[in-house]
Amino acid sequence: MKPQIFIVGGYVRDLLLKEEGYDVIPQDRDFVVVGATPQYMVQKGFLPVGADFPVFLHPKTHEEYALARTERKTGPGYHGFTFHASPEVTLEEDLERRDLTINAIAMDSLGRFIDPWGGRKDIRDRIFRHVSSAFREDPVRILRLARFSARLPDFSIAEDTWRLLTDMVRCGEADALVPERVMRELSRGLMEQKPSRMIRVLSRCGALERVIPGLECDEETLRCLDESAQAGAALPVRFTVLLSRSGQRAGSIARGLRTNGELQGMADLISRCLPGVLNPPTAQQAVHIFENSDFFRRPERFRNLLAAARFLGSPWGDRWETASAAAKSIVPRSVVAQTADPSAIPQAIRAARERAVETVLSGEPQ
Ligand SMILES: Nc1ccn([C@@H]2O[C@H](COP(=O)(O)OP(=O)(O)OP(=O)(O)O)[C@@H](O)[C@H]2O)c(=O)n1
Ligand SMILES: [Mg+2]
Repeated sequence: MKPQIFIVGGYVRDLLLKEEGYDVIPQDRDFVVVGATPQYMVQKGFLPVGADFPVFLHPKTHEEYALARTERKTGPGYHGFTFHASPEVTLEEDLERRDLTINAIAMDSLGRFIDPWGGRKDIRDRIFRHVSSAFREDPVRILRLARFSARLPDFSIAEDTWRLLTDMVRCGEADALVPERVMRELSRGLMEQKPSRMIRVLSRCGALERVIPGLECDEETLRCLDESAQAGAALPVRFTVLLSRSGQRAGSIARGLRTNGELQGMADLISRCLPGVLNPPTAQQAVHIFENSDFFRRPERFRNLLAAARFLGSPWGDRWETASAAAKSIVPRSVVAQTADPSAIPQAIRAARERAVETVLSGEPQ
């Protein structure tokens, strides 16, 4: 029989969500090919990619085409994967090994849906439900489900799926997650509409303390986090709000997650500078914080910190803004020109900045 091609996964899900009135734009298309061999794909000009799975890139569109496969886990965590791809694997079998029913709907070239696991009904009923016990085979799915919860806050998680999640965590599956994957899903979840939901889902199934050990996060923090999302804040700001209660531990939490330099920089500022920024500025302390956050060379970090402080409810944002503009108005070169002793230069620049901040702050209403 001639091989058949279907669109599966996120694209089909988002298409159906759009029909339900959700404000989503279907993005990347993932294709599954049934009844083909790797040789057939290569013959047709597809480029083989991925050492682990039989995945190919379309010669022109570069979209991903995967051969229908079933997966079996042979060991704990990540590495014990074997897959079985052959022309005999059916579409239904391929859909069965997928994570959620809403992600296990296929669409053929005529736009007809193949939905053996009731994904469309679950979209209508707004339910996240695992397809089969194969969900267990990939712990990343715990994070994905938490992320989808942040993206679709009016969906709820099926009882059976809760039980499965909790059991997976109890069996140590969440411990097998590598920091890079945690961070990838966490960053995506933080950028969704209601990031608090991601944290709540992880917390309720017991995964949170396994994947972000040391995180202190109360109701108030979660509320502020959602506010930052509503306002469209950037990732470093949302990340700072999330870690804001973790104080001294924020830096090591970020290191544990192997974050990029920008997020690590924010996490390091939490213990050093956030408490200061949550209070009204004084000239001396303000300049100290500007220096400490490298504000004069790279203003974004301080800006992000200040934005986070506002979402955390600080009423002092405008005063900090004024203070930072005043400190920035000092031109180091002109201070240098007026200072005879080179070793006195840093102190002279600092003093000039403090005077400038003092002046604007004393002119402002308290
Ligand atoms: N850990 C995973 C990753 C993916 N999939 C399946 O592979 C599809 C495509 O995966 P991917 O593109 O990573 O995610 P999407 O669901 O498409 O969602 P998004 O692209 O929005 O992340 C998913 O829909 C799902 O059917 C899965 O079952 N388990
Ligand atoms: Mg996708």
